[in-house]
Amino acid sequence: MAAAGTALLAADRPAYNEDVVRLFTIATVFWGVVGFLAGTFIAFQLAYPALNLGLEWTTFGRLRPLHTSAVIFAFGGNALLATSLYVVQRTCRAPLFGGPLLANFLFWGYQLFIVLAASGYVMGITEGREYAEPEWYTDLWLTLVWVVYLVVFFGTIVTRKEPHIYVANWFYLAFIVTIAMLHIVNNLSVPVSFFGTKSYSLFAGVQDALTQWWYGHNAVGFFLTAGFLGMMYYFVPKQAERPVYSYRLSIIHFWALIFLYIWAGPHHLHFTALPDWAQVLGMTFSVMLWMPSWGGMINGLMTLRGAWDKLRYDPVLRFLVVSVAFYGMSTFEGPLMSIRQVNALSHYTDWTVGHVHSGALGWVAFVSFGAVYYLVPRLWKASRLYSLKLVEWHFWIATMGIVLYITAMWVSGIMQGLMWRSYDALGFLQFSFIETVEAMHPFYVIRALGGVLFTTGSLIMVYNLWRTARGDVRAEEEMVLKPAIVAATPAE
Ligand code: HEM
Ligand code: HEM
Ligand SMILES: [Cu+2]
Repeated sequence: MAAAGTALLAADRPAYNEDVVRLFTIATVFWGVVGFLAGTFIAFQLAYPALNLGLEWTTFGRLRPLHTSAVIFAFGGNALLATSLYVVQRTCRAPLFGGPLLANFLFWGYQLFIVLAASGYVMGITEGREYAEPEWYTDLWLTLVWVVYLVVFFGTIVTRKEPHIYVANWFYLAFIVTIAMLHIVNNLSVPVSFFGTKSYSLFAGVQDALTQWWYGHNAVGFFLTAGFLGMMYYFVPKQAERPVYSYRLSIIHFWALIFLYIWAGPHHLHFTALPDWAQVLGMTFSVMLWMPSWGGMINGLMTLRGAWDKLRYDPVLRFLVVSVAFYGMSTFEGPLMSIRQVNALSHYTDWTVGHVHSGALGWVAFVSFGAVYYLVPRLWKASRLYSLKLVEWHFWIATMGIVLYITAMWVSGIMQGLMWRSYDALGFLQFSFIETVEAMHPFYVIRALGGVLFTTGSLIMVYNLWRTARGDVRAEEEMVLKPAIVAATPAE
């Protein structure tokens, strides 16, 4: 059946635009390495403050947003663009709407946005809104680029040859539309002058705080979650060669996720000037969010039923499956941390940073690595990846890096929280702030080493992908001869 189906499809396959997908894939890998290097560097800065180098451009305060934007928008964003544009063409059996012109504008426009944002941070140009630091002129440019993205993506869906809209496209579309809305509202601001870079937010006080965390939380929900779930729904079934476990579940958890996420932002503002009822609302929706999140995890993991044996010899599938497991873990931890009594301990501590990176490294980065390993041999028409052994090395080194990172942050975060709230017999605070900072030092060193491992893994990936694109194949009999691997080499 598979052979006949493939032959039929090949006969009337439209001229897909793979050039732009190739460009976005290269950008994903490039910015990934930049972002991981920046993360590792700022991790060392926290352990060894001398690394601030005494220069304003290299202080932690300027390099931190460089890291977060590089990994979220440059690495994650390019990964979402690459995969969404690949997936929408295949599942709609239609070439990209707007042709190569719009697609190329999208690519270069997005890279320009990244460069404008990053260069601004280093020079100290910032709105100071977390995950939305770029100033007004960069925001306007991104708005234009994003509208083009929506036109290209939605236009392709409208002109599809396939009657059904595959569920991955629903997730990608929710990501594109919601990010547009969040970006515009959160960045409403008044520039101080036409030719200056400075602007002031349209909101003030607690309204501004709520707007920022409505944005920040839903950037997690729609950028780092919905978009990557779209990725999961295409690449996990493809690599496992199994249909999605439950299509019905995918639709139900899609709508539940979309509806619930948007209300949960106030969990970032527990114990602040935000009214109590709003905090409790945020907490309640966060706890409910556990269910649709796990709906997605279960659907991803159960797609492997009957194919679990493939995990033994397919390291690419292992990246994808472990990413889904991390997704499950961080979406269990999140609702837990959103409970006010738990948040009273975790808020402002490294526990939050650990939570962030179990989602960011374990879920976002791993599912992207899986997708990139799937895409590169197909996009560069190689018979297979250069080396599965190297994928295996990447997998284990990166996994060790994540484990070091998040366990160090759990210990450090909970210790920090407990030290802040311990009183002596006379009712005085037992520790000064600087004592808590000193106590965190060993864990900062461990976290930085975790970063070194994670980055090393990504460099192994770069080498492997580069050799793959050149068409090289490493002799690895043991792994190549396994039937499932042969079947997983590109047929299209
Ligand atoms: C080599 C890997 C990485 C290392 C060593 C690293 C390190 C760091 C460090 C040291 C911070 C600052 C923490 C603080 O202020 O106390 C940070 C923040 C952050 N990183 Fe990473 N990072 C890495 C990868 C990533 C990736 C892949 C993502 C996202 C896809 C990511 C997303 C973030 C976010 C969102 C924050 C802000 C967290 C918060 O405000 O709570 N990081 N990272
Ligand atoms: C059901 C899902 C989730 C819930 C309910 C949730 C909840 C939370 C809570 C309560 C905090 C701490 C807020 C604070 O004390 O300041 C937090 C922080 C954070 N979470 Fe999650 N989380 C979820 C999933 C995820 C996932 C999957 C990711 C990443 C891919 C993620 C990324 C982040 C980031 C970046 C922050 C730090 C924001 C900041 O302070 O800069 N979360 N989350
Ligand atoms: Cu949140």
